[in-house]
Amino acid sequence: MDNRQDALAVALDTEQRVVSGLYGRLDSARERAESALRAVHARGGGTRQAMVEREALATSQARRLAQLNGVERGLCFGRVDDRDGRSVYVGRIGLRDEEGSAVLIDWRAPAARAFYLATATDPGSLVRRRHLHLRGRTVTGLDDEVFDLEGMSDGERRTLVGEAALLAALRRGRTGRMGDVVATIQTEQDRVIRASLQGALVVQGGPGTGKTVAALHRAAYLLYTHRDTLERRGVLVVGPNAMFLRYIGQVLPSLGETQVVMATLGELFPGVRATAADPPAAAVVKGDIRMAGVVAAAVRDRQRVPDGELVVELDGLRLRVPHETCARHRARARAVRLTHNMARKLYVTEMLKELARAEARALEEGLRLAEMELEDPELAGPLDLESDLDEIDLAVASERLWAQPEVREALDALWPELTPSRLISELLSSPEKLEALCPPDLDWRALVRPAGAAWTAGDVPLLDEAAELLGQDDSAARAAGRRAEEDLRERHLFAREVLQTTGVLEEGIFERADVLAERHADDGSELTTADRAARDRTWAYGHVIVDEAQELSAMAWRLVMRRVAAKSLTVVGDLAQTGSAAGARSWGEVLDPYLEGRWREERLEVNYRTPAEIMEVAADVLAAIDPSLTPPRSVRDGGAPPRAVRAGLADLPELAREELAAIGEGRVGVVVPDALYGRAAALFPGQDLDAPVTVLTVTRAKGLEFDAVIVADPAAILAQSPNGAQDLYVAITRATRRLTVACEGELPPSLSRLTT
Ligand SMILES: Nc1ncnc2c1ncn2[C@@H]1O[C@H](COP(=O)(O)OP(=O)(O)OP(=O)(O)O)[C@@H](O)[C@H]1O
Repeated sequence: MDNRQDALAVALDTEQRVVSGLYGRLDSARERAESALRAVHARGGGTRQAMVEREALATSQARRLAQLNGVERGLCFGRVDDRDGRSVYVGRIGLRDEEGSAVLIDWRAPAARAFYLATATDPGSLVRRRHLHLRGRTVTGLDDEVFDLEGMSDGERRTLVGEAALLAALRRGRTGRMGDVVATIQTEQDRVIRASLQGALVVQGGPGTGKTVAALHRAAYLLYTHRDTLERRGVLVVGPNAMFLRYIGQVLPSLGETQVVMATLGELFPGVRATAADPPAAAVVKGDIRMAGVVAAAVRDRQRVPDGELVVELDGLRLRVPHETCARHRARARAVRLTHNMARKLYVTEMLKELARAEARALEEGLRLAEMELEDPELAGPLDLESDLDEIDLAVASERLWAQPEVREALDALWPELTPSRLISELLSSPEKLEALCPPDLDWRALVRPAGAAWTAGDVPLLDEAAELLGQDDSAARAAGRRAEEDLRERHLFAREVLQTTGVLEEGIFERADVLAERHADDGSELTTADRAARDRTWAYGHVIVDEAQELSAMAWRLVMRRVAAKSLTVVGDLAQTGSAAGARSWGEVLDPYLEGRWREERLEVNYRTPAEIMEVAADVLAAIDPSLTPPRSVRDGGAPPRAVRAGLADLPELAREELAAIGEGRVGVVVPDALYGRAAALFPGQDLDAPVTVLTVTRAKGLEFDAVIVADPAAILAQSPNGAQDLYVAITRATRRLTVACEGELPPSLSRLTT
């Protein structure tokens, strides 16, 4: 063994001892959490309230355990040494020794920042940054970046080995799930991750520049740094499709965060699951900001005045309310500016009084007729039942009338109680309504669909808009809310006591008593902030992250903005990858209506995914979209040259086999035009993200990556939508190592760099 290997073995040995010590601390923290959990369970008996509290605390403890278990892999990944000879270890969470001194610094803590910020030209006070590679709990390798060689001893210099940690991370085969990059966050990404919670941050960057990983690490960072605010209000991550959410689903748990709501736009209206897709023409119209006006008009359209007088036949009586009276009550109910369903209460109350008066008039009329028939002098004399009615009579009569189905039916026809789904589905299935309510230059025909059609993601902003305007009669809920507040105060005291007696509070681990106390519903089922937020349409999150944000329509932005408290959001996307015809062309265009220029932009310009050879092809496609756009710079090169092959649908399985053999370990993605998807997927049974081969449309491939990508029939991808060129750009930038374009005919001009 030469000197150098000797020194390395010593260094490995030293780090192993440190790392073993850290895992020892992790084990102790777990044991403490487990025993706290047992203590909670042991607090038997008590009232129902006490049981509910126990349940809440037990779930919180279980969550703490899940956090501790989530950080098992790669617990510690870095170390920095400064000029004063101090070393700090950086890891997924912070740990202390028995004396309370920090032995591992959480990567999100200010003290860890130097690990990410130091560069060769600006090392700050650091002399060395070291990456530790672990397999299980064993240190298997070290990578050093030395900023001040002079400041190191000879022995230390001899341990400077290994390839750059970043490249090592990038060379790994894809697993079908996104991994975290906490060990190798780059300086430009660190700026994004640690940006202030306040305001709106746009992260614009080309494919593979780490926008998604940076956004997810930002979620973890913000939760760590602003736990008080965010634990209560929650963080929402909006992704483009369910496949994407599954793909990124592991990142936050691996960083110890389990409390983030992840949803597609189609899932943001509780109670509705949008499963269908809109044709591009319908997507464009539904996403048009003028649809807000159409929905408002559709609501007003349901507040009617009868053509003539209102006539209700009741027990042989004809109750008549004049047209003008109906019009006056509608105008009054509209003037109060309440939501439709709340204003309905007012309208119905007034109209019931009118019907009571009408009933009195009808009775009077009947009596007068009877009198004439009987010619009974006893009954003679002036009768004025209507003006004899006082407020109490009116109230009693109103109540009686409201119980009559004929009355309800008549008033429902004039001002019905509406749900958002009823309003929108009736609107979209009625060409007459659409034509009447849409502005003349909005292509309403694109919207028409059969009644009962499945919901699409484009419907969700319309439903949300409708819910805002319709509102709910929430008086009962508000009374319950006042009772719940009282309850909460009591629970708060109880929770604090429980936290203190179990010692959790001292450990300062996670919960605050008030957060814990708030955490369950009155029905006794324990709900986390994430659970409560996900089921409440009006929930305002503490922070919202929108990934692939270029895909959101103007209407979708209205919905997102309603979900963000104080407009604290991170918008992540690439305008060159906009696939939806209703998507964004500029960030200002979509954000300024809400933020009036109060947003800032960070650009990510280094591509960590796609090798330079493939990016050269992508650059041609990008130039065809807009010659002024420049693709991101690839960190890697030297990959297999991208190729084109003459191949049709039937050849795809063979091609996929070739690619699998070429990459060894890893995944192959086959990206096909929408029209080919069904037939192509049938050629690869059982394919999913974790399968060796996955077949996808471009929409589903958004944000994902594969070791090898086969793009089938590029001409059809170009032709399938007005944004076909953007789709092709997305498709060919999914590869981390190999790209094959399969086509039977001519290659599109933008791919002419490829040779067949
Ligand atoms: N600092 C880093 N260290 C290691 N890997 C990284 C780093 N930054 C990004 N990567 C890797 O680069 C790949 C691309 O990252 P990501 O998917 O976040 O890019 P993106 O900008 O969202 O791309 P797209 O616009 O195509 O969706 C991922 O595999 C990610 O893990």
